[in-house]
Amino acid sequence: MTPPPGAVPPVRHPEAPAPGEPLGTHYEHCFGCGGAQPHGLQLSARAGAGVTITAEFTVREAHQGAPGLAHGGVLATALDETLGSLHWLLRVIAVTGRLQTEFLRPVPVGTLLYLEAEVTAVHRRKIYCSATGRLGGPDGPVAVRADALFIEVKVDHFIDNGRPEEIRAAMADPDQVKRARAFEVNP
Ligand SMILES: CCCCCCCC(=O)SCCNC(=O)CCNC(=O)[C@H](O)C(C)(C)COP(=O)(O)OP(=O)(O)OC[C@H]1O[C@@H](n2cnc3c(N)ncnc32)[C@H](O)[C@@H]1OP(=O)(O)O
Repeated sequence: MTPPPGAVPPVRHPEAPAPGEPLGTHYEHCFGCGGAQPHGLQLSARAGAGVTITAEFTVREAHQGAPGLAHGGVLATALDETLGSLHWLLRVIAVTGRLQTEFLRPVPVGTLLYLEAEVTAVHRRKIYCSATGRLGGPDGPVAVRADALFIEVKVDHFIDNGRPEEIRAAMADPDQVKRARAFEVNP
């Protein structure tokens, strides 16, 4: 998870969404951010300054692991989704190669988890990034954090590996923007 010698700082793409701009869902069936997933996280992310993102997700009953508490895997999903959204700012397609999570405090149902993520370094196709999730808002205590390594891929990664039904449906979407977003950022 430590960037190797020769890694460089990330460069924000000149056409990246402006700081404060909501990113919207990249794919409506995404478990992390899609509106068509009733039990999904429905996480909403916004572009930040530089190569940073903020996001919010409210823990619901469907997300429990222990009574009244969020499942750790759901919290890891929230971190993964927020980290994945960073690639909108680099304008590259990338998938999670490694995700190392730390769970510091339990997260009760009903909690708003406020997430912040940043790309720290880039080395060839490898993108190093980290994220934190705070209870209640930007000033709340840190409950979860993650370091991650994303690997840049071509769009063929999804087209070649995704189940044909969903690939066909996404490609047939009459909304050109939705069609592009389904593939240009990882589902
Ligand atoms: C807005 C969007 C939000 C979305 C959030 C959700 C994001 C996700 O969850 S994506 C889904 C989960 N991830 C996946 O399914 C990925 C599955 N893995 C794969 O497809 C492949 O292993 C893949 C593409 C990551 C790498 O394969 P490949 O393209 O052959 O890479 P390869 O040539 O071996 O490696 C490239 C470099 O990355 C490194 N690397 C690759 N995988 C890893 C890994 N897991 N850990 C560490 N390093 C790795 C290699 O060492 C190599 O480094 P170097 O350039 O220094 O030699």
